[in-house]
Amino acid sequence: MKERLGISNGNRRSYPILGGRLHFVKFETSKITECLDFIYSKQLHRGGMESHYHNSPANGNAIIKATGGGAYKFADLFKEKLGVSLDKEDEMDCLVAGANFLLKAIRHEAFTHMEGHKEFFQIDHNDLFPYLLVNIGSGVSMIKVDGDGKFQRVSGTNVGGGTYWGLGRLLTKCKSFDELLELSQKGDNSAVDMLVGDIYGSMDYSKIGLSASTIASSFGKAISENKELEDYRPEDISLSLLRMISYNIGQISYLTALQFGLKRIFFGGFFIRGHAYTMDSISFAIQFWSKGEAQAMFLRHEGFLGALGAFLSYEKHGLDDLMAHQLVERFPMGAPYTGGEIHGPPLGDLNEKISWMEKFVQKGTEITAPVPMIPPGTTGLGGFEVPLSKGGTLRSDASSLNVGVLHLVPTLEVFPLLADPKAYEPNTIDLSDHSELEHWFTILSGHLPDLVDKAVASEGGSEDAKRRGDAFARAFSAHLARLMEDPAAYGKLGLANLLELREECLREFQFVDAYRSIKQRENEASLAVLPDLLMEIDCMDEETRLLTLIEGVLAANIFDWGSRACVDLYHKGTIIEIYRMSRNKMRRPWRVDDFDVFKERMLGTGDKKPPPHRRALLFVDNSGADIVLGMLPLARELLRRGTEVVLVANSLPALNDVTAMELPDIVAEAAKHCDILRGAAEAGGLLVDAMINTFDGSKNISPLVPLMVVENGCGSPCIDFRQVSSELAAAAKDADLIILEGMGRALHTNLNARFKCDALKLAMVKNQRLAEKLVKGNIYDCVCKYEPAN
Ligand SMILES: CC(C)(COP(=O)(O)O)[C@@H](O)C(=O)NCCC(=O)O
Ligand SMILES: [Mn+2]
Repeated sequence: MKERLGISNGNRRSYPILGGRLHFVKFETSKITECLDFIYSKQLHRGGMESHYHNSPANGNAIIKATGGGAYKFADLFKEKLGVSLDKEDEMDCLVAGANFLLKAIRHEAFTHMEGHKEFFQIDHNDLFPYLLVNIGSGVSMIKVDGDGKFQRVSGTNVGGGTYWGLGRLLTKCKSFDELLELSQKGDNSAVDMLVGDIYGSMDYSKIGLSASTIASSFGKAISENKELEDYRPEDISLSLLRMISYNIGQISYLTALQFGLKRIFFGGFFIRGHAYTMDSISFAIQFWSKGEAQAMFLRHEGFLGALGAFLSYEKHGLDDLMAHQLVERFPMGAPYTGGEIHGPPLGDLNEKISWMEKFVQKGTEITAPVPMIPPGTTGLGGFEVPLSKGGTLRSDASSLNVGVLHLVPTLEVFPLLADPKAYEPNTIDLSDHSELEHWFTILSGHLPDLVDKAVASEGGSEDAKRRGDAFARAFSAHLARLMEDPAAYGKLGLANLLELREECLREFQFVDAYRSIKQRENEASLAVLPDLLMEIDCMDEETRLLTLIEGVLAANIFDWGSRACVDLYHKGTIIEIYRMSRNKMRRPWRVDDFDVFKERMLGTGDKKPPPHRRALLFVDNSGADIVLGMLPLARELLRRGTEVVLVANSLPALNDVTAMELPDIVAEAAKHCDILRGAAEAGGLLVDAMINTFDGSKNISPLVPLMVVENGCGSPCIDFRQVSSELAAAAKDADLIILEGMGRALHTNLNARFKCDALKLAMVKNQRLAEKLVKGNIYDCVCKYEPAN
């Protein structure tokens, strides 16, 4: 089958990249002992607890790449405590290598932050250079980056994070940098700063474009008042300092960018810490001085540039040309939860994770509970207003950036039939619209108890399964709460991400397939009525048959255990009764109805018979009636017409979706009743033993038209065509028709996607709000959208 699909290792590198995971964890320098304990407890210096090195004696020769001052300062400590040598890499080299890697390989790594609003950007990596990298640590480095390994430190300033923290500590007596930052959120800098209005009697100095609230002189008020340090609020001092330093860095960065003709300025380093106000201040300064010509961009992994660069300096790991489609970011619980910060002890196994989840949610409701949303905007139009005080209502780390675990999956590829991969956006529903997020939040929260029941039952209902189910529910609720609080916390958020997060969270608590028995039951019931359906279909003329088949797909898509309304329906009848009811209700025109155009392409008009498609990729959806009575009969029709069919199914379970692993058995069962399916399945290598009994008497079938199955690389009810399995990418090369079926694949994602070949999108809309929003219709309306190749 691989040969037939044209899968080869032709353009692969000579040594394999095996994949792996990148975790991002941060420790303050002062907590180096905790860092060493963490490394030791997880045996990271010996390849990790899961590694086969686990039982091997301490490896005295282990080398850890490191950069920055700490690589020198702590070299002896690492040797003494862990027996490892630190291999020191140049800091600038590492910063640039880290930034280049992030910007090229991680989707939506960069974002702008204006007036409290984050917007993610996809940087075209062919159009990345040159840019200015501003790394704000204790001091500030400004680096002009022209390419990989090509850079020059062109400027810098000694007024940086260290200045803010040093002065702040002296002036406010704060005990930590984060405390100082938090304080600034409750501050009013006009108590300390001299504003234009203070000089011009509350008036703007409009002639030169300065509003009354513009800071004329940072800390300037302190010179004219007879006050001592104790007379100023620490909050106001902290804010004044933060603005002074952020504006100064922003201004110097802009002038440097101007000097070298650079349009893009990326900021990194641990000064920013995802702190909304800091980012707003820097953005404002850039915007103000460039008159809107230049934009400040921030990086989600801002604090890890050096560490990443150091890691990348290991030779021959093959990561240099890694692309965004090979990296998948996951947000497991118990891994760094917020901004790479460890909450709680390092977790060894699932049991520890569950115990931690139990404690975490008990004690940490303030960490995870949704907090009142504050309207966006921290600086105000002029950028010099008092920020909205977030301190009282929002927990201190709420605005921190979340970085997940990066999974490197070298086999993932961009789907080759995407018409414009750069413009492709899988999500139809944008969850940055808060009312939309609230709606889906309510839906997914509402589904949770039922899902937990199914998941626990799928594991035999044992005590262990109940505990895991409980931990899953807590974990998923915590994710939802976090995202309600800050929808951009995990990067750009679409509905597909939420649905996938739920599946990933189930897997994290070792629920392999929550709907296993439901899927089996529905498959069996549907296979039992398949012969009758095929007989009925075979008595029809070509045109009626095609319509009946499409109707059948739409009707059978009602079996969706992810839809509240549908699940309620299933209590009202057997599978077959519901299937019949659904078919009987099929009335054209459907809400979106391109059937006639599709029919013309398939059957032609008058005497003109168009050639059949060469190969069709059928992206199948649910188990039971959906696959057996809907998609398989449609596949059979295509095969009958001489089109090769590839059934594309999930690699991992998601709700009641059929998986690629399950399909061969279903096809084999169906093939017992059908010569066409049998011959095609044999030709496609799906049936190992030829079946002797045939029932439907279809004749003259070319055994050369194969029916195949490939996995799509996903474990979600949706599909993101930027990251599919290499098998699917290979199968797509000869395909000239794709059929996307179901709400997840054809509506939530890909409704607006354009393909290089003919595309048919078929789904029943099983949610009232979605029906209203997408097709101005009602629940159970159907979509049959046909888009011929240009
Ligand atoms: C998860 C789903 C996309 C799966 O639908 P499918 O792709 O199987 O047609 C869908 O069930 C869904 O959007 N459910 C949530 C909406 C609801 O309960 O109304
Ligand atoms: Mn589904």
